Amino acid sequence: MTLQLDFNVDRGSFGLEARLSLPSSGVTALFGRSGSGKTTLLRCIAGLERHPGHLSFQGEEWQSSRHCVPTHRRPLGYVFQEASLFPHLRVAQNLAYGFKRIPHQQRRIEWDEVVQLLGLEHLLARYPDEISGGQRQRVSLGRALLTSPHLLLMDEPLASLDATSKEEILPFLERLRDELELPIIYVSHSMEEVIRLADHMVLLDAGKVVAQGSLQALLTARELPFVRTETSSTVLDARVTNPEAEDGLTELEVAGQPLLVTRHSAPRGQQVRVRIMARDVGLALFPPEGISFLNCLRVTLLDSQPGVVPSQLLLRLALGEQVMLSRISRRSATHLQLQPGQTLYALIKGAALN
Ligand SMILES: Nc1ncnc2c1ncn2[C@@H]1O[C@H](COP(=O)(O)OP(=O)(O)OP(=O)(O)O)[C@@H](O)[C@H]1O
Repeated sequence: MTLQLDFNVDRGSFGLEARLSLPSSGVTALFGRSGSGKTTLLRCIAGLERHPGHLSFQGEEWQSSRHCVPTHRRPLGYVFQEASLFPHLRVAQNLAYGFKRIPHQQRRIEWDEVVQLLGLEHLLARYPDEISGGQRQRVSLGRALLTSPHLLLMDEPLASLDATSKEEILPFLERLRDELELPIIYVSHSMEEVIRLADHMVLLDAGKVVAQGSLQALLTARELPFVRTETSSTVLDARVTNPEAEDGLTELEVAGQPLLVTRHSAPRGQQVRVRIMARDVGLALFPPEGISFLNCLRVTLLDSQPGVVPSQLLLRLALGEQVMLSRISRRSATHLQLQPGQTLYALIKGAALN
């Protein structure tokens, strides 16, 4: 565990109690509704707010009852909701702002790497008011990365962008996650973003940590609200076995079984994540023939619980070590006489997966 924290914030009407050990790699999402304390926790980690507590990062103490390392001495990058670029400086000069202050021997990320990773080549000579909101946010991210942080904190970096700009920037964030060995703490109240980006999740509610763990574990946990939403889904870890399968498909492997999805750009052998919506998963007692579903995965029924509406059930299915969800009608479950422990065949449309 890389980041150990224990904070107690008392603002009278709002209190935050957080004791966490966060992992040393990947993206950890701080998720929760508005006012649950996500930004407060992030600011405590950055040292932008001082509250009683303890914080250490990779064995180095950043805050204790005796001392507090000031923000500018913590090796972290911070990306805010709104890009805060210097309006009178060109993009290249904005990027150079932090970069120049980091001595050569301490640089972990090089200029060209950041410019290429974030697709900034053609923007370098422009001023901030000559580029779009999404592009400005990419420059902010580039500027944070060029300070060679050991930890990147992002506070709803897409919140001020429209849907098109969000879609434009998300692939860059995915590349950042996949290509840099940099732990990221990502604040969001958008489940779509969390599902695209996060490996781990901390769920906050009214200043309390309700749950924490891998994204898949939290999305499929019986006791958490995620399984009972219209868009309940899971994210499976898969590996590309044939990037260019016939008919414009890509073949993946999940728990030793093939899974066909819409054509993916990832190369053979790469680990990828596949989101499967509970409502897209049907069930059969035997592998069926003569149907249009491309995917038929052998699974074991773990348990069932009431769905979002009385006519439906939400089932949890084991696929090797992973768990996926299926939402079916109560009538189908009765008809199939489903029992925990039973082997079933999960039917998923290839067209539903990308
Ligand atoms: N500087 C401040 N002084 C007093 N109260 C504050 C301050 N900043 C935030 N709060 C309050 O603390 C609580 C937690 O705020 P915080 O911004 O951490 O929540 P959040 O989960 O990040 O919300 P959002 O998703 O809306 O950004 C809220 O009730 C908020 O009104």
